[in-house]
Amino acid sequence: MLNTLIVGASGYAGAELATYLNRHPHMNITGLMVSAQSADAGKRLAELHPQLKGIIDLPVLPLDNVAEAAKGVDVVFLATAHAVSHDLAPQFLAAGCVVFDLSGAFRVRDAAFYTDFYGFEHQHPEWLEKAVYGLAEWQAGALADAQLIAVPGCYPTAAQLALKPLLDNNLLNTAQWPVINATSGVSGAGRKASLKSSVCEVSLQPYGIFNHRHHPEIVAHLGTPVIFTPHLANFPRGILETITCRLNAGVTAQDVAEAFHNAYHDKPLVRLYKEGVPALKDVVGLPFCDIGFAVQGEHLIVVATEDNLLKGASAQAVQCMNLRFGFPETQSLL
Ligand SMILES: NC(=O)C1=CN([C@@H]2O[C@H](COP(=O)(O)OP(=O)(O)OC[C@H]3O[C@@H](n4cnc5c(N)ncnc54)[C@H](OP(=O)(O)O)[C@@H]3O)[C@@H](O)[C@H]2O)C=CC1
Ligand SMILES: CC(=O)N[C@@H](CCC(=O)OP(=O)(O)O)C(=O)O
Repeated sequence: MLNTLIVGASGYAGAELATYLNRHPHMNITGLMVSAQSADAGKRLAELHPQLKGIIDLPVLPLDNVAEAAKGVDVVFLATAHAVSHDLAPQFLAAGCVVFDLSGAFRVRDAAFYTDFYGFEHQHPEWLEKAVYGLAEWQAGALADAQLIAVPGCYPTAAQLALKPLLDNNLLNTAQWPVINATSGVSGAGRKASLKSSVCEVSLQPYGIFNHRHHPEIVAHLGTPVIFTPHLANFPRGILETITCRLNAGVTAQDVAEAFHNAYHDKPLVRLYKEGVPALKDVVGLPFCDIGFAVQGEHLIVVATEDNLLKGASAQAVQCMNLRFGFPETQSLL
């Protein structure tokens, strides 16, 4: 059994992590942590997330001493804001824990990226260098001996799963940058109440045009320029990305299907559509990324869907943990 701590356990991603890890046969949850000043400290997780009543009977505790909290702990999941993870991860790593960070604090090996897009100066270049980017389907080898795993962003997960097989097989004419139009439900903004993410206030609107922090994350890891436009919609959870690309001359729908098949036929958490494209409702609450496509001449449209809190966050973190420790890839996820 591995002793595990979830930090940020009362948040949306943290509660999903708790659900998965609570039913994992090799994991023992030793603590559910919130900030030292949290108004929720001492409350039972099931009080905050009533769907967990009768399933998890643990309180959330204030994290006031990291060294103390890390004692006897093998694995830490950080479901905390970027700046919080940036400060906490090195402390848990120094205590010998394996850390899965769901934030963006260690995703891109470029310190300037953090000043430009996250509003803080990165203080831990050595960990930025060592962190393994946990796009699980593509990183099984590197995950095996990683101590710090940077779990990809929600939008970048779907975008990269959709585009990587096409780019790796040289099917795209990259002179026309892939155009990623992505729509997310409001849980993407976290649990803290805010007018900006209230379902009554939100209708459907693009945001972060040309400057969302997930744009450079996608470009850094795909190695090709893209246009990325996120949209916020008034449903609770899920992300749908419609990605428009240009194929190289002579590339057929069959070539596209083969590239996806070869990449994912043995990857249980990516589901490919042989016909048609996926809808959000078929993936919400599940740990999959679903991918479908259509071709007309040299034009390709790929549609990728996922639950932002699951394959876009907690499920991918647990999938990475399973790969890291040699457990079945979908253990506790399906
Ligand atoms: N929501 C999503 O769709 C996705 C989220 N992520 C990332 O996952 C992380 C968590 O996101 P999400 O669950 O939405 O966020 P929430 O806002 O829902 O939850 C944040 C959690 O962190 C706790 N917290 C805040 N400050 C501290 C601190 N200093 N020490 C310990 N705990 C603290 C909060 O509790 P309290 O304030 O009471 O202390 C709460 O439990 C973020 O980095 C986010 O970017 C990644 C992919 C998708
Ligand atoms: C709808 C919404 O607000 N989504 C968030 C992204 C989700 C998230 O938490 O970002 P990471 O994946 O980088 O951790 C945003 O646009 O900032």
